[in-house]
Amino acid sequence: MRKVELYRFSLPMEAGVILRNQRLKTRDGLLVCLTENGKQGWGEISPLPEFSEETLEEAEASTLGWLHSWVNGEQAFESALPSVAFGLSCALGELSGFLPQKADYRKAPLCNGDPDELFAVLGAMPGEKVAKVKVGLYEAVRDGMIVNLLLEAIPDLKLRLDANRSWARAKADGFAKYVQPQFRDRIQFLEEPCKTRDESRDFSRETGIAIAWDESVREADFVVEAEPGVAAIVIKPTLVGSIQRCHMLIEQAHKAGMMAVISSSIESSLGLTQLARMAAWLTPDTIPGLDTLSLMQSQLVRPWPDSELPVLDVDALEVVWRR
Ligand SMILES: O=C(O)CCC(=O)c1ccccc1C(=O)O
Ligand SMILES: [Mg+2]
Repeated sequence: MRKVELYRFSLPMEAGVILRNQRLKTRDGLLVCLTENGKQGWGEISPLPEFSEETLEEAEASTLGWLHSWVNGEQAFESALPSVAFGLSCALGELSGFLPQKADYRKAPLCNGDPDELFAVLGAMPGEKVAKVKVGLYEAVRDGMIVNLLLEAIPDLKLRLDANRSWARAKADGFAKYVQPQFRDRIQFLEEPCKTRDESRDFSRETGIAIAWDESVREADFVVEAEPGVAAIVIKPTLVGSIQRCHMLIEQAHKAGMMAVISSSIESSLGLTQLARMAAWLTPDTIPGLDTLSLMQSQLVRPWPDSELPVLDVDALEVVWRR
């Protein structure tokens, strides 16, 4: 006997979380719970505004279609919508046990501009020290200075930088010029420095700074291949698709000698803990990019260890469909 429950959630965000062109006031999405043979599997489906191609309404319609088939015991197809494919694969992964319990709760702390905040966090970080700094939001000179400051102050620190395709080549070169040459190999990678892949490749070739693909991974013509200067691919499962699809990309990256970094699309604590489990399983040697819980004012159903945010219980959620 199969049972399904579909819930809708809306979690308040911290003030001032901006995604590309809009302020994100609440993080909205769906939780699905599948039951079979006394076992349960949960999944989160939360398309990210400005990043996902699908809307929440479209995701809900696709999810309902899938749930109808599944609960009637029919062969369940994989949704073409990445957020739906991801959430449903998590629920199935918990039901069948293919998504292991063991999680990697390490996260590369995110720095949005104030290096002082980062010092405290990094001081307390055990083991490998890796942080992620968003660049390209202010002047390239300032970005370069922050990178120098952090790498100089913390000798065992490595940095991941993310420019989100914001620089023209000249601006990117401006940034590189300010980073002291002896620090460049402690930049693990710089995500998508330039507007096009070719410009980013040229940037890496000329500056010796390693780069990573993030936005590119989601483009139709993307193939994982070893290239000089490309150190990593970033995988955001809510934007990429099912666990199986993510697994395939990660294997291709590892075969090509690249890192694969499982990263957040600002999922709730429920989705984030599942990403931490995927990371422990599929990328055990790489710290995942999951430092986004503190952008929210509340957790959802399952807590992240050591987070002090209140946890919203499933009973408080609106039921969309139950069978
Ligand atoms: O990758 C991380 O460490 C955190 C996640 C992150 O930066 C992010 C989260 C949501 C949307 C876009 C991005 C991004 O990589 O720019
Ligand atoms: Mg990025």
